[in-house]
Amino acid sequence: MSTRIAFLKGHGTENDFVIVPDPENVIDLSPAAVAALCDRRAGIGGDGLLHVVRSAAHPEARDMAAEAEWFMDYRNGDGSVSEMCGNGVRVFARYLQRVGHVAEGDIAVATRGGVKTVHVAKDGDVTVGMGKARLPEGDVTVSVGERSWPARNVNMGNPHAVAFVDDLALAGDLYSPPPFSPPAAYPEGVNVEFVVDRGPGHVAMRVHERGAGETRSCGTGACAVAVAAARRDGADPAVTGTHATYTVDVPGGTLVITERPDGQIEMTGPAVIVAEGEIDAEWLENAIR
Ligand SMILES: N[C@@H](CCC[C@H](N)C(=O)O)C(=O)O
Repeated sequence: MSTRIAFLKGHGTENDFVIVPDPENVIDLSPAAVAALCDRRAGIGGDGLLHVVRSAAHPEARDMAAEAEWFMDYRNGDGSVSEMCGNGVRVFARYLQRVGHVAEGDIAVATRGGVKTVHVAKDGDVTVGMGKARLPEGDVTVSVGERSWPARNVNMGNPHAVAFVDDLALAGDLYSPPPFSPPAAYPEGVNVEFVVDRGPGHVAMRVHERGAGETRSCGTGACAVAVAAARRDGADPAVTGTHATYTVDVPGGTLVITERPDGQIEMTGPAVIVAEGEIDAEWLENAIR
């Protein structure tokens, strides 16, 4: 009988992830293996993969081990690496709490974007402290077909271009990454959010995620949208001295984002584990040949 690799499947506002627990970092998760696992027809299926590793066992996280026992080694569905995943880190914390690796309450999770604190209870929504946004200077444009829009460059650990549009349908089918300019704005590629207003402090978005395509949600994207909307609305907390809260509707649900006057951002939303099982290691080996 061939070796089995444990996995779980989870999602946050329908941004879905294959979860691979590997505390001692012994599983060879090459980009091809990640892409095979995330394949929705021939594999398990997911927008991305959460590789669950002890920080002390991962070269990229050893420095954070004193602060955070667990490292979210995040991979996009195409196998590429990303610095951060806002929905992923909430699902990651849900997993740790569910299997008893951590108690309910505030959990520190190491990510490539630094240590994040996630508040997780037995049931209900999960809140993550996302840290501060960076707003690189310079004009950015994104396009779909013949149409272009100015976009706000917002970095949430990973890169985002946020474009306010009149209608979310204008983003088209989003089968391919929306072109952007200037190329130097995003040397590593970008996640692109298209946003419409729904009311005061309330917006809706669609997203094309780098390394995954159009997804039903993006947590870092929703934070980038809230930050861009607050600047556009004259509600920058650093200027007003008060919190700015935005409800962000995504195709897969709703996220609530609050930015404080000190720039710290919190995101709240659901995080659900839906299944667990075993991967046939022989299938995986064949799939990546
Ligand atoms: N879905 C994520 C973001 C995942 C990474 C992104 N595709 C990138 O390449 O930066 C989220 O919830 O933040």
